[in-house]
Amino acid sequence: METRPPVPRAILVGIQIPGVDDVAHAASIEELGRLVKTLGYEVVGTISQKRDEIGGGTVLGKGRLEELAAITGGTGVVGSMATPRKSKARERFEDADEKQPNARQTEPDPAAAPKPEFVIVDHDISPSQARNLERATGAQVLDRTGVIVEIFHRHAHSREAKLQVEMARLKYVSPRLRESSGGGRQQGVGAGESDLELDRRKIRDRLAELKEQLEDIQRDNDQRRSARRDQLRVALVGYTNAGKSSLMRALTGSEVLVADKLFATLDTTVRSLQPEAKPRVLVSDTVGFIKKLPHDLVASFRSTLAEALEASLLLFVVDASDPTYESQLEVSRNVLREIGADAVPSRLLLNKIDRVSEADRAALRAKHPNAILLSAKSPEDVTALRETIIAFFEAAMVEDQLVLPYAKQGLLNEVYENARVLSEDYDSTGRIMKVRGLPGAIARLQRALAAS
Ligand SMILES: Nc1nc2c(ncn2[C@@H]2O[C@H](COP(=O)(O)OP(=O)(O)OP(=O)(O)O)[C@@H](O)[C@H]2O)c(=O)[nH]1
Ligand SMILES: [Mg+2]
Repeated sequence: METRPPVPRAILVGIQIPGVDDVAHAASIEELGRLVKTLGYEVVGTISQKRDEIGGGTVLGKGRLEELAAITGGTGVVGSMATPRKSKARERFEDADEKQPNARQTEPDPAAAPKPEFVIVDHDISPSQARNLERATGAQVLDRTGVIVEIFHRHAHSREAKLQVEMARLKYVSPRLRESSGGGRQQGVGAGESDLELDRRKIRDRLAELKEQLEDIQRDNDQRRSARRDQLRVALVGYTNAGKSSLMRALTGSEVLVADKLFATLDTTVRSLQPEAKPRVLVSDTVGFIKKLPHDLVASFRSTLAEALEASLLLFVVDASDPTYESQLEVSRNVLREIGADAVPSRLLLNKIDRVSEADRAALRAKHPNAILLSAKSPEDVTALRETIIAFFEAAMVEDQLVLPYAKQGLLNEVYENARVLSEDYDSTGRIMKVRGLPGAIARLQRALAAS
């Protein structure tokens, strides 16, 4: 008995517009292929075409569309009034109760030759372009945003990430609901709501509910963050698959997930640097960036990354062995700018250097003189990085004296957590401590000691 559902096959479609060179175009398609594989689909081919814009009713020109339809078994023309097969992906998106995101049942199709059931477009396309493509190809059509939203949906673990992703998903689905139900106004539906209006109202209500729940969580998070405000914090940020979680593991000895797939990490994790520094340094691992990131997901990054935004130092991780690392760097910079993190001091980490030839390393050094070249897999490199982090904080620290009255010994722990105690003395007023720490942390301790 066959119990495993067959792996869905997908064909990729990419348009190369003026200004995008061959290398960038090929890299974008390759990345889409990896995204699609992360969803569990098999990529069986690519149709790519040079065009002036990603426009037109069907994205592709007539000839290429026919070529695509020949592969998928469609008619190649949009004109047919036959209702397209409803997209499984779309059904999943519409399935608001979130039952089984991973279950993937492909229709039993016994007689069929293995034709790709999915057409996946490497750009954001309008709902009507998707519908036209579905009509012409007979396949289910997803665009880049749809793929990314779906991956986020499957990988979200924390309650906050789940709520954010559900929001992004509903916003993605809502306009497509309208179009897929025949487009525009529902004529002749007398009094009362049509199914479509009902669905859209449900979505609106659900969005309002999600927004409220998220605000609650974010208020809690803000409180927790403000309690950590003056701690020594670094955040690993950068393009997806650059090696952030690998560095997190190496720096903190934690067991965060490392995987050779895109968007392995969706939640921010915070752990302390190991062996522990004094005062303790907290390291955050964060969600990765990707090009053409859907806008609603950028918004959700903003809150997931709020943690990182409060770091004193961003470790900006790049996969230096990737031929398109420059554009990955640019995408990451843009997202950071968009979420307001560009003001935080940062160090560029050119990671996976073990995969880079000596000649290319020299070129990287010349191009990025301030960057740190390293491999997350090299213990020496990780030790050196740890020292760089500690040196960064040391440079910002100041020395001061705290007087801890005998009546306030309860604050001792707080002193030890937020500063390094250099020496201790006692006199009639209390415990006198020479300490070293960040100016903000010391000022806060002084205030706590002065308060009655
Ligand atoms: N050769 C080599 N591989 C590395 C290095 N750093 C990470 N990798 C590999 O790159 C892949 C991605 O690593 P992760 O640490 O999961 O990357 P990430 O930046 O956390 O990725 P996302 O969470 O998906 O954004 C894994 O297969 C790692 O083993 C390195 O320095 N050298
Ligand atoms: Mg990760």
